[in-house]
Amino acid sequence: MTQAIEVRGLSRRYGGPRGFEAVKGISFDVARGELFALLGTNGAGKTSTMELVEGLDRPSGGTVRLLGHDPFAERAAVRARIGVMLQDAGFPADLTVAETARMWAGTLPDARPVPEALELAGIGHRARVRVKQLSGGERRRLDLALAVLGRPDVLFLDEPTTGLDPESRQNTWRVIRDLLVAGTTVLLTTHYLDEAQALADRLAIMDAGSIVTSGTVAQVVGAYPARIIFRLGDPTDIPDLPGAPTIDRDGPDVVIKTDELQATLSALLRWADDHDVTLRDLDARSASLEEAFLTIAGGHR
Ligand SMILES: Nc1ncnc2c1ncn2[C@@H]1O[C@H](COP(=O)(O)OP(=O)(O)OP(=O)(O)O)[C@@H](O)[C@H]1O
Repeated sequence: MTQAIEVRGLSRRYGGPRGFEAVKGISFDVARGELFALLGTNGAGKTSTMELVEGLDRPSGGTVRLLGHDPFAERAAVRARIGVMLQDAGFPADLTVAETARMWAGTLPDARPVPEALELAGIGHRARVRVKQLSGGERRRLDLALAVLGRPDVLFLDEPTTGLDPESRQNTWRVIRDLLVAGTTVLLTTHYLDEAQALADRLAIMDAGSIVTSGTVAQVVGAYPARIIFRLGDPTDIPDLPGAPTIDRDGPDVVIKTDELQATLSALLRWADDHDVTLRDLDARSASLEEAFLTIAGGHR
C-alpha cells in the first residue's frame, strides 16, 4: 500500500441530518512521504476535513482510510502512529513546557526523548517555563514538539505557523522538510500561500465544503491565466493581440488575461509605442497560486 490517506466522497454535517453540511463529498489521496496541503478561505471546511481524517468524528458520508485503517472505528490501530498539531490544543497552563511534554510522552508507546522533541521544535530553551507564560508563537512551537514526540508516520498540521515570526516560520518549515525526508506523511492546512508553495507536493483548494481544484502547484497554477493590468488615459481602442486574450475594460482600467503572456505583452508594448499610448500603472504577472486562490475564493463572494 503506497497511499497513507485515502478519502472518498467524504462529507461532514453538523447539527443532524438537516444540519449544515461543512464538507460536501470530497475525495483525495496522500501518498506516503508526501505533504498534501488543504487551502481555502475561512470556513471552507479544512479543519472539519482534517478532523475526520484524524478519526475524531464519524463522517456523515463517504470513507477515510488512514494507514489502511478506518481512523474512527479503528482508532487504537492509528492513534500511536499519528501526530496532531491542532489550532488550539489547550494544555494545562500551570505545567512547564518540559512537564507538559513528559506528560504527553507518557501516553505514547515509542516517544522521542523530551529534550530532543523540544529542541527539534525550537522550544528547548523554554523547557522550564510555565505554559501560561509562553508567547503565542512559543505555544505553536510547543504544539509542534508534542505533535512530533511520538515519531508519527502521519503528521497533521493545522495552521502550524500562524502567529510565528519569520525566523520561527523558517524553522518550522525546516522541521517539516526534515520529517518529510525521513518519510513522514503530512496533511497541512494553511492560509499562507507561500507556505503551501514552499512545502506542498500536492494541494487542494477548498471552497464552501468542496474541492475546487487540486494537483501539484504547477498543475493548479497552470490552469489560470496570466494578467496584464494598466490604465488608459484616452478612450483608445485596444487592437487584437496574439495569445487569444480576454480583455475587460472598466472606464480607464484594463485587465487582459492571457495564456501566452510574452506574446500578448510584446504586441501590446509595440502597439503602445507605435501609437504613442501611455499604459499607466502597467503591471504584468504570470499566474500564481495567489491568483488561482483569489479567483476561486472571489468567485463565490
Ligand atoms: N462544531 C461545529 N458545529 C457547527 N458548525 C461548525 C462546527 N465546526 C465548524 N462548523 C462550521 O463548518 C464550516 C467549516 O469550518 P472549518 O473549521 O472546517 O473551516 P476551515 O476551512 O478550517 O476554516 P478556518 O480557515 O477559519 O480555520 C464553518 O462554516 C463552520 O462555522
